[in-house]
Amino acid sequence: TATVSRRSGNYEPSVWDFNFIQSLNSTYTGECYAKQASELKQQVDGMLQEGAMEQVDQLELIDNLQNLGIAPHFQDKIKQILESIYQSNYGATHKPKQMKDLHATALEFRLLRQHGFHIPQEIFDCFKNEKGDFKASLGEDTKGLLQLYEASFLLTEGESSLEQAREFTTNLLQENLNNIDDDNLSLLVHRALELPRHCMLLRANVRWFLDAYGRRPDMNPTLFELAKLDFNIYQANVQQELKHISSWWKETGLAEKLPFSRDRVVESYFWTTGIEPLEQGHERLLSTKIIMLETVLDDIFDVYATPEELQLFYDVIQRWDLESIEKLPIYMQIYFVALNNTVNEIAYHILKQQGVVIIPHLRKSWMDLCEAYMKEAVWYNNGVKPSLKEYLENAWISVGVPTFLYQVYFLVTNPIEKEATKYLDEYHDIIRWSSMIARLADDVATAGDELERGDVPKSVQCYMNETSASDEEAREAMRLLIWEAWKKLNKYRISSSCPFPEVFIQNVVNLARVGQSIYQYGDGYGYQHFETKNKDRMMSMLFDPVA
Ligand SMILES: CC1(C)[C@@H]2CC[C@@]1(C)[C@@H](OP(=O)([O-])OP(=O)([O-])[O-])C2
Ligand SMILES: [Mg+2]
Ligand SMILES: [Mg+2]
Ligand SMILES: [Mg+2]
Repeated sequence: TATVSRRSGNYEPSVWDFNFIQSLNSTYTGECYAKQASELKQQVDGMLQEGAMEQVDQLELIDNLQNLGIAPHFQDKIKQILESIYQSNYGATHKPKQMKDLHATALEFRLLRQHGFHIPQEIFDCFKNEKGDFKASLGEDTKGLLQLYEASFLLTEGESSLEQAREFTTNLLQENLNNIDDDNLSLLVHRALELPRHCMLLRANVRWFLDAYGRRPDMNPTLFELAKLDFNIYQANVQQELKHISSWWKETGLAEKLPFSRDRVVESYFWTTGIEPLEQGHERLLSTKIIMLETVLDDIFDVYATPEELQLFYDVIQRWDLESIEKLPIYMQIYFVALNNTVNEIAYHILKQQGVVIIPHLRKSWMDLCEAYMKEAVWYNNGVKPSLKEYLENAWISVGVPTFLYQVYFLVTNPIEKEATKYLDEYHDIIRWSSMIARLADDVATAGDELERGDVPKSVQCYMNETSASDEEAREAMRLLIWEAWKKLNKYRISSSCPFPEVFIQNVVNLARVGQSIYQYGDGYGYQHFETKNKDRMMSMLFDPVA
């Protein structure tokens, strides 16, 4: 047969191979550390009890617990405290309190909204002058400006005052960036301007916050000890999970049989580090398998398969026809059986746990993904340049996040609510906007390499084709679209009209944060060798214990 010309993604073998992962070990799996941690938790629990604390001190403590990654241990207390603050400041019997301190007001606004309380943007009006602009004098209060900046990213559509706050604080913080005398504050401002707290994946930043917290003069030693210990115990657990995933991956033989695809165990696992609750390790393993199978499928469609092979493959998958796979090339046969195995494994896990059969749902989520992948492949093979609108309508699905979140719903929701599956099947807006954020972040980071090797025009290129924008201007335009998508996503955080349980909503919002985090420093997924910042963060998050 004539040799078929195939593209290549030039993906290098992983820097963290099977032997490296299997060799990981941490002393923090020991019982003594768990015991030490529970003693420290008791003490921190006591700190949350004290009614004597000023509201702002309670909020600061909650903010620190969250940033240090240990808030999940105190979930109920935190909810109680926020509930009582909400009631006393916004409830039916609230006493109108003219709180003048910007830092405290913005911190309260952000934490309450983040936990689903709808706090009106008007609480910031007292910081504006008669013309309705934020007072210039706020420029001296960098600490307050930073909090207002962070709070402004919880805005929803139409909240122009928060939009105004975001522009006001971004400009002032950028201007003052190099003359903030407090080193810790300066570090926090630099970090926040890179990616606001609301949009970053907490787990990927705990290590950074730990180091920053340890340098603070007002650092609480008990909190710091617990946070460091908890981080190391979390890391020890992560390493066990990585070993399981790495063994499964080796056993599938997909990296060996389909060597053109990305072999990225650690990065795929990173996509699932936003999955909560933390204890659901088995669900995180199953979720990582979904990401790894999506990656191989993406490379089959984007890089390796010929149009003829794709047509055969697409037909088999749309019918999920295991009887007719012989007509596929062997690499597709191997992939499809591996995919079917994982679909059945996930379905079996839910059947055992809840007595519900979800195989048709899971298959549908993969069929939808192949539909979106096929559309891009047809565009590419026919030299079609879609409009930005046409491209994005398909690309929020082809980024693989709806297929992923669809299955995460079943993995984290118990009991599964029957009527919710209807909203899942339609990919409810909350899934759409989270996926859109991941897609836009992915394109800004990966489109350059993809276009070089040959791929469908991505959002950046579609925008350039439609306007006279430069590459950089197009990327900036995509970043603005990300903020627009966040406004839509934020709305569901504080509205009761969302038909999903809180635990799933939290996972959906976290996935958008994963998307922004993994692509924060370029393509943190495909090209490990060049994106050292990403690699360093993975190492400090997953492999290097904190002293
Ligand atoms: C898990 C994923 C989000 C999905 C499969 C691998 C990804 C990291 C991403 O990879 P990419 O090749 O950039 O996707 P696309 O641009 O071809 O859609 C798409
Ligand atoms: Mg791709
Ligand atoms: Mg693709
Ligand atoms: Mg991409």
